[in-house]
Amino acid sequence: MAGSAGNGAWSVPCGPLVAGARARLHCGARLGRRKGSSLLSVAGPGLAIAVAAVVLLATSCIVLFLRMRASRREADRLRERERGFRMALWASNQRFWDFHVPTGRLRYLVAQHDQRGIDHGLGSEEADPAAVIHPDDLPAAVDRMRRYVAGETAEFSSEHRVRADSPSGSRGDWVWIRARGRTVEHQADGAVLRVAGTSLDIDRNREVERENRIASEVLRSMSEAVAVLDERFRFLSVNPAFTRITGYAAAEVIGHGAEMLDSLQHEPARGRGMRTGLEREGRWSGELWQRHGNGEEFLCAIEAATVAAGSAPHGERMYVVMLSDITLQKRAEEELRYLANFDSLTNLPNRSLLAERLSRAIVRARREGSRVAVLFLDLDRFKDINDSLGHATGDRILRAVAERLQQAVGHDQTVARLAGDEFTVILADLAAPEDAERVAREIIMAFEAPLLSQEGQEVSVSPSIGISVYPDHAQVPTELLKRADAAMYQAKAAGRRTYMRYDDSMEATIRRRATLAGALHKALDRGELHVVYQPRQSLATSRITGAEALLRWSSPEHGEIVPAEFIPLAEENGMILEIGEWVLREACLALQRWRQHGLDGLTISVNMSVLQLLRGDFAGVVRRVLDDTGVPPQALELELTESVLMANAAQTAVKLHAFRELGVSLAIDDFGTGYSSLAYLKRLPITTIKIDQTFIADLGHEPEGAAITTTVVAMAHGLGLNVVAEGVENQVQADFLALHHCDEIQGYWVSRPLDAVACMAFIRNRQPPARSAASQPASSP
Ligand SMILES: Nc1nc2c(ncn2[C@@H]2O[C@@H]3COP(=O)(O)O[C@H]4[C@@H](O)[C@H](n5cnc6c(=O)[nH]c(N)nc65)O[C@@H]4COP(=O)(O)O[C@H]3[C@H]2O)c(=O)[nH]1
Repeated sequence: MAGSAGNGAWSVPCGPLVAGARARLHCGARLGRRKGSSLLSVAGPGLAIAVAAVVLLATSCIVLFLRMRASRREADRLRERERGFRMALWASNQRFWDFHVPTGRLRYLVAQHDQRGIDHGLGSEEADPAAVIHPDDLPAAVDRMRRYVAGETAEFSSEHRVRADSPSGSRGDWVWIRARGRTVEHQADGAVLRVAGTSLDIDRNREVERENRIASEVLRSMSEAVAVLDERFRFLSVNPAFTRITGYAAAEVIGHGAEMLDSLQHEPARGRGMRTGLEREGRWSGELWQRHGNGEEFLCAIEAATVAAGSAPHGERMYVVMLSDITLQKRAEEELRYLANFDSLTNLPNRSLLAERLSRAIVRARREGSRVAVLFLDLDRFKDINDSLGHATGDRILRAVAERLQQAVGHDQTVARLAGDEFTVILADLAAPEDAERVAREIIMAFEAPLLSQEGQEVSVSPSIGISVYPDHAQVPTELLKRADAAMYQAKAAGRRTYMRYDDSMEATIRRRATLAGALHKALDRGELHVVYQPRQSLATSRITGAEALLRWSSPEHGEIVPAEFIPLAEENGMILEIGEWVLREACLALQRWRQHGLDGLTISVNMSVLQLLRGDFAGVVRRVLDDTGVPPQALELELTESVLMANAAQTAVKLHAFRELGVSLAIDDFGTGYSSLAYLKRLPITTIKIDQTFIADLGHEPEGAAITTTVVAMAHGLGLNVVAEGVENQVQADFLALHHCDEIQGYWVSRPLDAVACMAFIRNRQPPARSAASQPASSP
């Protein structure tokens, strides 16, 4: 065991050397004596004695001289050897030690210097291993020596800490050494007497080794792939993450060129860009697609740097490349970008991307002096479709609408979905505003063919379109959108399935809508609402069969407001539920009063909004109102617009059956404007069909109106349904309807809507009928 701390003398290696020199000197002396005895044998006794004495003296002097010279030379040689030995020890940074097994003493061989620094050769110093070896390392070191002495190991070898040369030295109190040794002397019984060897200060090495170990541990545990490349971009080494990320084991890549990972997605020049960057700048970073061992491509963020030539083992240039797989991260980023910019239902741009594209189109139009049109589309009655068919079908329809819209305007124009059933089209680089109207017409035509929903059900939707144009109507995207929206509302008010170009008067309309929506909230409490009744007449008997309850709003601030204006507002804000119940109760109370005045056999019809049908328990409300007012259920008819009832027969039928079970009749209002077929109606518990007044208005002018009317009457009768014609305004229409066996008529020709008292008077006046209906004009206009 050894250390660098001790000072002391060492005798083991010099002994044999000194002994050898002495042996040679003795041998020289013996030779001299043999030469002297041959001279004495040839001289006389006196002379001979004198000569002999002289010779002896001379010989002695020579011998002495020779001895001294030999001894001096031997000493020089020894000094030289010792110096060489010391030099060798110094050069190898090793210390020599000698361990005496029986005593457990340790001796060090060290260079000796006096106070003036003069070198006095090698010396030895004895030490107690327990005093020089670090207490933590001592047991292991002792054990290693024990195992060596016992013959369990071929060599003694140990790494441990020993006291440093200088306790106050900057390297601290302890230094790491690596000691190696072998047996140099055995005892008589063959047991090991002495073990000697060298110790090497590895404190610095150990630090470097530790750093290397940490560095390689860091490399091993890194989640990024790290590869070291040689000057020709061939792999020298890779870490485990490299294998994980690229799918290549170290053995598969080492010695191969880095281009084996090059993706087919990039031009070769892109890969070369990294190399050029590295060669020129010493570092490169960027993103590259790489090819995985399994052939799949993955996106990598790459950081590469040149290792300074001095740091490389043989002075050649090397590169360290760090790759992280960012495919998922990129995908997530793209998804986020997609979510931020696109509508996930239709895959169309959303409001934010629309605003961005519109801004860009405006900037370009300003530069080029062209126009940009914004088409704001809203699907007619889509809310009803959605509510009646269910949201899943509604979503499918919206997807189909998106596709058809994009097809109609072409893929080079932006079609966006803003919300619900609101779509927007940007028509960039327009030469004239009329071009926008042409596109709007094409869109409306494109929706003439029904959309096919997934269940194979045909559903028709139509858009109402508002148009605004830059720079004619507004300069900025938000204003353009607002104005196109205003124009769209006007298109709806104008009867739907049409388009309108913005004009300044529309602003006033929008403001009025907002004002009315606010006022409507208070209208019921303030008693501004009232119900009027429009009588219905049988064509066969001319009797008044009943009346339809129609809501009116007389606002002190806004005057008379027609239902077409405020009912949609009430539906939008949900007030229709409260208002509808109030109308129902008013109508039933009116009918009950008429009945109390002897007018029997009458039916009162009340309009029911889709919200009332689908939300809450309207059947329960109806039952309560009937109970409260005493009106028999068969005297009540609920009218639903055709769009409410369309398509999803099963869902709607369940709801409607609840009313039929109460004994209440159900009528389809505005029949012919919607999407249903008569055959489909078979599935619904309907009792009456009301032909829309637009077809009645056509009677006498348009053959289409007559054809539709007669067909509807015939088919409805085939289904056992009662048919009422709405909006009958003249005798021609009444005659036509009578001729074609329509059951009842309603319209100005019979009577305008009247208040409850006037209506009762009207009915009483008309009962019992005196003449045939076809020749009886309306008594009140
Ligand atoms: N040109 C013309 N029009 C005629 C003629 N005869 C009647 N009308 C009008 O036609 C509409 C018939 O009502 P509707 O189809 O149920 O259509 C109604 C109905 O859908 C809705 N509505 C009215 N009151 C209520 C209500 O209490 N609840 C709900 N949910 N909707 C209502 O408002 C719509 C419009 O109602 P009104 O403005 O009262 O308009 C009424 C009526 O005044 C005629 O000979 N010629």
